[in-house]
Amino acid sequence: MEDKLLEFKNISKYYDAVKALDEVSFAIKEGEIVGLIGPNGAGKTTAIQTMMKYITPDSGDVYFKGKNIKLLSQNKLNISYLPDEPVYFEELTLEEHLFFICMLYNYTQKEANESVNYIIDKLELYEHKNKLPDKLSKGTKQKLQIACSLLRKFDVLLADEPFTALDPKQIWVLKELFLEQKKDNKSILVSTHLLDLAETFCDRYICLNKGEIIGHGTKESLIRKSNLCPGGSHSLETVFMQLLAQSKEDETCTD
Ligand SMILES: Nc1ncnc2c1ncn2[C@@H]1O[C@H](COP(=O)(O)OP(=O)(O)OP(=O)(O)O)[C@@H](O)[C@H]1O
Repeated sequence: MEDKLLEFKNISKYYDAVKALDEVSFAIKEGEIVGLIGPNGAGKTTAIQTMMKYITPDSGDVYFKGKNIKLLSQNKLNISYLPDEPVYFEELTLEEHLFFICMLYNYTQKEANESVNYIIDKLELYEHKNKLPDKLSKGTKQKLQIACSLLRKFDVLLADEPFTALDPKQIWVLKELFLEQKKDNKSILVSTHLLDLAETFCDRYICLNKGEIIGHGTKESLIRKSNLCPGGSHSLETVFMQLLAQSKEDETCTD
């Protein structure tokens, strides 16, 4: 059994002189939730879109279940994508979007009804189900994206800033939905700036800064990598800030 479900191997991507990713390698295993964390411009979206084959790296390869994704068509990649910007069909209502996804993924009518009703109920979308996207608030558009990404049948969900625009209750609901997926042995890579939240549901973290990995692993292993006291009760935010500071010191030393 291939332990690594999705593997990112020595990926580099430059936009002219801008280094978006530099020899980045990491893997995601079955049934884990991995937090992709880093400041603005760290390379998180570039990494996610490379896994989706939307961006072609300058060098390196991505493997899905041991196969190079270059050799796999989109429909063989059981990867769902929750983009940071809403994407929708202007002429379909919210509910029509959801049934459309069910049709694409060959749900039976019964499965489709149950799944759509479940997600509408969870995300409190009932009063909006007959609206067109341009009549939805920013947060409700985001919930539509979330619902679509969860209805797709996937092994890995790549979620780019999924909590942005959600109210506190819905942030909690989305976290619960992610944990339900994990119980079904699905994997999730979630990019977020909400570190207090991430540490309540992520198993591991990949910390990026300026296109480079500055730490990866569980919070405990990040604490070991940072020079913080191992026994102390450090928040993920403290640990991440320490790793960032160390990476800046390293940069200064090599200048
Ligand atoms: N299409 C593009 N053309 C030029 N530069 C780009 C392009 N897309 C991204 N970049 C640059 O690549 C770097 C990584 O960007 P990316 O969007 O991957 O970061 P991010 O970690 O997702 O940031 P944020 O948290 O702000 O969303 C940044 O310096 C960004 O300015």
